[in-house]
Amino acid sequence: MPGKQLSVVVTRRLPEAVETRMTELFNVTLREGDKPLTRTELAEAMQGADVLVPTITDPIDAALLAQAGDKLKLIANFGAGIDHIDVATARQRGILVSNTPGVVTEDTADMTMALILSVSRRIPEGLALMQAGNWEGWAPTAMLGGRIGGRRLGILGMGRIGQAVARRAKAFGMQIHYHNRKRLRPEIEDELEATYWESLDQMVARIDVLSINCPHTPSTFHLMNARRLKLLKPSAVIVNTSRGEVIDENALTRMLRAGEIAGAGLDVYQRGGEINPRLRELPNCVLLPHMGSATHECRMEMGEKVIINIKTFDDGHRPPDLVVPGML
Ligand SMILES: NC(=O)c1ccc[n+]([C@@H]2O[C@H](COP(=O)([O-])OP(=O)(O)OC[C@H]3O[C@@H](n4cnc5c(N)ncnc54)[C@H](O)[C@@H]3O)[C@@H](O)[C@H]2O)c1
Ligand SMILES: O=C(O)[C@H](O)CO
Repeated sequence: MPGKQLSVVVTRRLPEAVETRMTELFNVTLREGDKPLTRTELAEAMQGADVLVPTITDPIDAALLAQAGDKLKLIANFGAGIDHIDVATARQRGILVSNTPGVVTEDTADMTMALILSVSRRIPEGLALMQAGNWEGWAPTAMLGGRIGGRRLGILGMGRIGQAVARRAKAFGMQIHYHNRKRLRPEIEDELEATYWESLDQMVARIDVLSINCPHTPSTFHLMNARRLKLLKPSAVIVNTSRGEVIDENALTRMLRAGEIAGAGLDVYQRGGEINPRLRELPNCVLLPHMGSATHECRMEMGEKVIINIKTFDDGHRPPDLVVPGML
């Protein structure tokens, strides 16, 4: 089997069935533990492999790519977001990069909707009250949140996940507004009853809930900076299931503390796993540990996509999910 010759290094534990299939197809090195590799370990992995299968916990910058040597030909990322990989430098060095878009869409949109509901209807606060045994029974003015039906949802980044969020939010009676690099085709806009805003500032100033669904790129870094956050109504809620770097986290934290933004639901943070401790203290902030796409089904499908990308490459073709520099 020619594929068996291809050496593949996987940086994290993957679902068992995915690892088994990889073992059948490739000369694969799998992890026994599940801690992220250190930079030195990652450099070693990149030197010894034809194909590297990293995740978001493996920052692959120009310096690391420079040490990779000539063997490495494909970085088949396990994940849709590729902001942890210097794709342009990889390309210059003749290394292809692929990712796993599409299969993450519905689960991440579900989690976005869950965050919109959690923050607006104070679900974690209610749970905490019950778990602490402090509930004193129903009261007309207790635990009041905001109704989401009728509210204006602004989606920043109307791609796969953004559109899936719009479909859900529409079913909940929300009015859909969006800002995107490219305007949607008229038939999709009509189906979603979505209003396009060329100006992000103008959209931000008019909505009740903001959902961040664009990738993290040089052009989206701190797109929601202090100046733009200030345009939000004080009653607005902000939800982020894309990447933490799109929001100025310190400015957001200050404004949440000052009551200048009503609430936030965050699945992702500016420095990956490191969370601003002040965010943890805020009752109007629902924090999740980057679990937007964390379903058994999604992880299997992500694994299948990684395998298809590697196998297609090994068969001499372009991986179906090839990432081209600048395409995001
Ligand atoms: N929380 C999670 O677990 C999780 C899971 C999957 C993906 N993600 C993140 O979600 C992101 C989006 O995923 P997707 O599949 O919807 O991607 P996508 O490429 O389908 O959609 C992204 C959209 O953002 C738009 N965009 C890019 N730059 C922009 C800018 N400067 N201004 C306005 N719009 C801009 C693009 O035009 C595109 O329509 C991923 O890049 C990843 O970082 C997070
Ligand atoms: O982008 C994704 O697919 C998830 O955030 C994990 O990297």
